[in-house]
Amino acid sequence: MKVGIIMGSTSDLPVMQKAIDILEHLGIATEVDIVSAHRTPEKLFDYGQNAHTRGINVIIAGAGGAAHLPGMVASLSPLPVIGVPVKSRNSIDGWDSVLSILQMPGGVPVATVALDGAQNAGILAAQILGATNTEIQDRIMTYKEELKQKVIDGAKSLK
Ligand SMILES: Nc1c(C(=O)O)ncn1[C@@H]1O[C@H](COP(=O)(O)O)[C@@H](O)[C@H]1O
Repeated sequence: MKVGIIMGSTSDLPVMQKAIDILEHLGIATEVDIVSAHRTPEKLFDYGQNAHTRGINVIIAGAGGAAHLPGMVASLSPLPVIGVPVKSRNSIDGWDSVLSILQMPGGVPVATVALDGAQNAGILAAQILGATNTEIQDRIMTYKEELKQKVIDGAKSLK
């Protein structure tokens, strides 16, 4: 089982690294690449049409500004696509990225996470894989326990 992580530019990597890190923490293999609907359209078509034939089960696509990448990949691929709106340098407070990923036309869904929400995109991808894999599901339960423990420990430190 593998998660494909793509982004429109290397400048998105500091944000998208959070998806890579959490999936590594959960023991899930990733394949990371730079693909741009605008700048490398042929590569986008190849990626969208073939990712599922290479053992990829879920795609996480991050992009900023006029973020067409997640939607275009979703239009070409039978795999679930999770979109990460990236607040890139020239963005209009990130709203441009959010709306261009969120507001997909009917029939072509992209599961959109929060602005720069790459960590949640990684967790959601793991949960999709976990729906049919109890080993991955167990790791997600452990992760949730870790989250709970951090809150409990934080509250104890106030006393
Ligand atoms: N939104 C897209 C797409 C696309 O959607 O195909 N390709 C690049 N980009 C975005 O342009 C921003 C600026 O890119 P540069 O930093 O390379 O100028 C990045 O956030 C990238 O995701």
